[in-house]
Formats: sequence, C-alpha cells, structure tokens
Amino acid sequence: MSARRKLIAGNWKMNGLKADGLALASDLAGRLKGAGPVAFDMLVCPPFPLLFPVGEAITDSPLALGGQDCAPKTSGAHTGDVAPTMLTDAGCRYVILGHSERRADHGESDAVVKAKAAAALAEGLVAIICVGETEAQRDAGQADAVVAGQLAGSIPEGATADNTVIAYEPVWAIGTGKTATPGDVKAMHAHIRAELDGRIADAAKVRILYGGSVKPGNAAELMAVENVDGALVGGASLKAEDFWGIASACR
Ligand SMILES: O=C[C@H](O)COP(=O)(O)O
Repeated sequence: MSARRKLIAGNWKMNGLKADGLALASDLAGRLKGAGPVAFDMLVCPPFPLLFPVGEAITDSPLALGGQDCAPKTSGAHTGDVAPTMLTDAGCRYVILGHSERRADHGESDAVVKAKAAAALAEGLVAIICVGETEAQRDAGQADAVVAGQLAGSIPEGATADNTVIAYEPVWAIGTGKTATPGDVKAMHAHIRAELDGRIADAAKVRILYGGSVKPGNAAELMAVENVDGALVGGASLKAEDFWGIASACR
C-alpha cells in the first residue's frame, strides 16, 4: 500500500456554465460528505469565471478547488491573464500547469511552465505540472526522452512533494478513448519517479497522476498500477456519477 494519498482531479477544461458547475460541484461535495473517510483527495478545476461561485458553494467541503492555468506574474498589464493570487483569493489550493492543450494552443514552452509554476509555489498553491508525449514521439521511441526533458525544463526550484504534483498525460490518450496500457503506464511512471530524484525534494513522496481517457470502467486497473497516485480526468469529470466512480476505484 502506497503512503501517497491518491488525488483524483477533475479538469473541466472549457466546459459548463455557472449552473452546471454549481450543480456538479455541489453533487460531488454532497457525495464526499456522505461517504465519511475516503482513500483519496478530490479536486475540481473549473473554468476561471466559475471559480468564485464554485469555491463559495464548496467552502465547508473537503472537495478542493483548482485553476487550469495561471500567469507567471502577480499583477500588472497582462490582458487576459490570471494571477496566482487571484486563484487563492477564489479559494484555490491547486493549479494545473503545462497541460498539453496549453502547450499546443498557446505555445507554452517548458520555460514558461517553469515560470508559472514558480509563481504558483510562491503564492502557496500546489502546482500540477503536466507532461506527456505525442503519438509520433512514442512511435519514434522518444517518449522517455520527451518526458524527461519536460520534467527537467518545467519543474521550478523549491519544488517539493508537498507543493508539486506531476501528471503524466500521453497526448494521444487525451479525449480519444485510447488509454495507455497498464504496462506502459507502469514503465513511464517509474521513469518519471527516477527522473524526479535529485530534481525535487522528497521525490519518493511526489504524487504522479495518470491522465488520458480515464473512466469508471478502467479506473480500478489504472489506479492499481505501481507509482500511479491518482488521475487527472477530463471528459469523465463532467458527470458526478462518472467522476465519483473513478474516485471510488481508489483503494
Ligand atoms: O486534463 C485531463 C486530460 O487532458 C484527460 O482528458 P480526458 O479524460 O478527457 O481524456
């Protein structure tokens, strides 16, 4: 049994309006309250405009709140950006950084992700730093090197097991219904754990999440894999029943 408590994180991406978000978060908070002691931490990461209402709705719940990105600055003339301080003001404890959709859609480099993570840690947020290879990179046998490079370039100084979580998300498995095999996940998570050694304090205690088409039907198998310390869930986090089903697979 791992000493690392599992984290089940829902990335709502650009989905849902206020009423949807409130209903989903309230449903999950109610389930958590009714379940008593559970074997996982649960997190929801709504779009920015929903952070304040959702945060207020779950104030008295163990359900945690996170942002999907943050700026590497604390304030100023940065139109469209959201500062880490604004996330904590809304009640966030976590922030997802370097998601492959941010890297692809907004050209975020490892250096940008590192700067954002440094700003997040300075604000007391837990940074969930995402890494993962494309299908072409995997087919070319480059997956391990790509992920090692992303880790080396994206983790800021001062990262510890308490303030940093790594999410391994093979790009080809995101929203596609394709999932990495348990064997592939085991190998990559072991590789990530080894790469963290010397790069982050208490590397053995860092939580490494798997993401990519996680569903209630495959969660138990994936969550049982060595060095898999939870899941970063996209599509299946938008339905309380499915997200709860994934979390319930944690032992
Ligand atoms: O952040 C979540 C991941 O991109 C996974 O998304 P997905 O569960 O829809 O495949």
